[in-house]
Formats: sequence, C-alpha cells, structure tokens
Amino acid sequence: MSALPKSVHVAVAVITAADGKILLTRRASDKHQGGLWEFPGGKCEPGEPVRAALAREIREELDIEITTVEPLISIPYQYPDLHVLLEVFRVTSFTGKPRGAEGQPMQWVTPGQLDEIPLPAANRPIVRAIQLPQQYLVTPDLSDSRQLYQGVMAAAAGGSRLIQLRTPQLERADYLKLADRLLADLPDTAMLLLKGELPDLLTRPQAGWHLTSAQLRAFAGQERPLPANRWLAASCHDAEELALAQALGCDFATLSPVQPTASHPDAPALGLELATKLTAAAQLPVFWLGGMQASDLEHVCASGGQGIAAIRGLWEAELL
Ligand SMILES: Nc1nc2c([nH]c(=O)n2[C@@H]2O[C@H](COP(=O)(O)OP(=O)(O)OP(=O)(O)O)[C@@H](O)[C@H]2O)c(=O)[nH]1
Ligand SMILES: [Mg+2]
Repeated sequence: MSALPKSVHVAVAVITAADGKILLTRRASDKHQGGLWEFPGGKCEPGEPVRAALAREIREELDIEITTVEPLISIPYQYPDLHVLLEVFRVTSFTGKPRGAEGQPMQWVTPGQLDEIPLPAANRPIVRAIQLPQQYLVTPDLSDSRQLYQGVMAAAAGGSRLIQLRTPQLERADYLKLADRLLADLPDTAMLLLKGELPDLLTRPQAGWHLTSAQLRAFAGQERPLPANRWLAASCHDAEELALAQALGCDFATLSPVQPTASHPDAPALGLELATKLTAAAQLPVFWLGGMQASDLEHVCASGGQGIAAIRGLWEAELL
C-alpha cells in the first residue's frame, strides 16, 4: 500500500431529504477514520473541480445523480496523519434512490440525532452548520423591554431560530428579567443567546451564550465554559479571535464588521475579500455581521459563510 498523501481535498455531500433527514454512510473499517459514520463523498482527482468530484463520488458511492447543490461550509483540518480540506455542500435534490453501492451501511438521521453519532473529528463544525439557520438576529438597541419582548416573539413566530438578546441600554436586572420571560415563552424552535457573565448563564440552562471578544480572550486556554449541549458563540474581528473561538470549542462565530455599519461607524470594515479569507481558514461556522441584509445572504453563503447576522437588516421596519 502506498503512503497517504499529506493533504487531500475532499468533496462532501450533506444529502437532505424533504423531511429534513440527512444521509449518513459508514466508512469501511480499513480506511482512514474507519468504522465511523460520515457524510458521503471523497477525494478530488488532480485538476478535477470540486463540484464535479462531488457528483462523481456520489454517483459511485450511492448510485444517484445530484441536482440541487449549495455550498454549506469548508473546513481545513489537521489529523495526526493527514491534512484534509473538506468542502461541504448541501444536496437538496437528486434523481434515483440512494443505495450503498460499495456495500457500505446507510442511515437517515435528523439534525438533532447527529450529536449522538460517532463521526470523524473534522465533522463537528459540519454538524453545527447543519443545525444552524442562515440568519442570526441581533436585537436592536432599544430601551423598552416590552417592545423588545414583542419583537423577539414576533421574530420567532415568523420563523427566526437563532436570536441574540443584545440590549446595551437596559439595566442588568431588567435585561435578566426580559431574558427569563423570553426563555419561558419562546417556542422550542427558537434558540436565545444571552450576553453577560457565566453565573447568569449557569442558572439559565435553556440559554445559549454569546461571548464578547474580550470574554473570548479572557477564556483563552481554558475549558469550554458551557456543556456541549448548549450553544456557545463569540464575536470575532480577526484571524486570532476566530482561532480562539475555535480553541474554546465555540459552536459558531460572528465576524464583524464586514461592511461599514451605522451601529459602529468608527470601526474599520474588513471588506468582502478579507472576510472570505478569514472564513475559509476558520474551522467553525461564521456569520457575517456589519452592513448585512437579507439580500446579501446568497453572496455570503457562496463565499463560505454560514449566513448573516444583523441588527438593522433583519428586523421588521416598525421595530427600529
Ligand atoms: N467522505 C467523507 N470524508 C471525510 C469526512 N470527514 C472526514 O474527516 N473525511 C476524511 O476525508 C478523506 C477523504 O474521504 P474518502 O475516504 O471518502 O475518499 P474516497 O471516497 O475518495 O475514498 P477512496 O480513497 O477509498 O477512493 C478521508 O481521509 C476521510 O477520513 C466525511 O464526513 N465524509
Ligand atoms: Mg468516500
């Protein structure tokens, strides 16, 4: 057997059925990461475009033709014995009926079940990218708790699944009161991330936590401060902070400011080119923040981002 190459470029498919279930196959036990479940896919041949490799691998492994393909995330990952660049695509339609054409076992699982299944270590951010929506709402800077409560509830009723409660104008006690009302009343489909200090999070097990970049730096070198079943995110502004977020085990990051924004007029914007570069190097889903609107979503996803985080761009006009 020849030695493994040092770095491989891999096309990976998250094949999603109409009911939201995702197709996993099991790796043969004699292969790299053998015996674990995986998303189907395989290595690009020299000079082969990644989407062509994806179509070929899925044809070879599952005997189907993929038809609707969108970029999900790309992950550079160093295993002890191999460097991989996983380029992951979501496949939402195909022709034919998938079968393990190489004799490999198959199963369809819900996004939530992915947490329970042994996958290769590089796959954790893929699982997070699958579980996260493409829009991350950040509450507008209002001082009226009632208006904020109604706005968040309306957003959740309208389908928003990921919401950060950011209210610099509220006193701490009022903030926590509002947070508790929302945690009690929001539907299970919506996840609320709070800002603040660890003790407040430890007493609110349903909440996620969004760290400031200063908190992220203060936690450097420490253990993940929340258990794996709670959402942990961080505000990042450069490559160093993205690396810290990853090292701390954050589930995702925001990267800002991508474009100039009214809420932070003095912060120099990263620009699209640098945001794309930083996102490609990161090993976690990255929401772009700063001057982002719903109309930017397609470009952000095509550039490797998870989606957009926005204050002004995503809330109903009457809230602002
Ligand atoms: N297909 C796939 N590969 C993954 C995943 N996660 C992950 O780390 N990898 C790694 O990516 C590399 C390439 O995958 P592969 O073994 O499927 O390649 P292939 O289909 O071309 O296989 P072959 O070499 O037997 O022809 C392997 O080192 C594998 O461990 C995943 O979810 N799906
Ligand atoms: Mg394969």
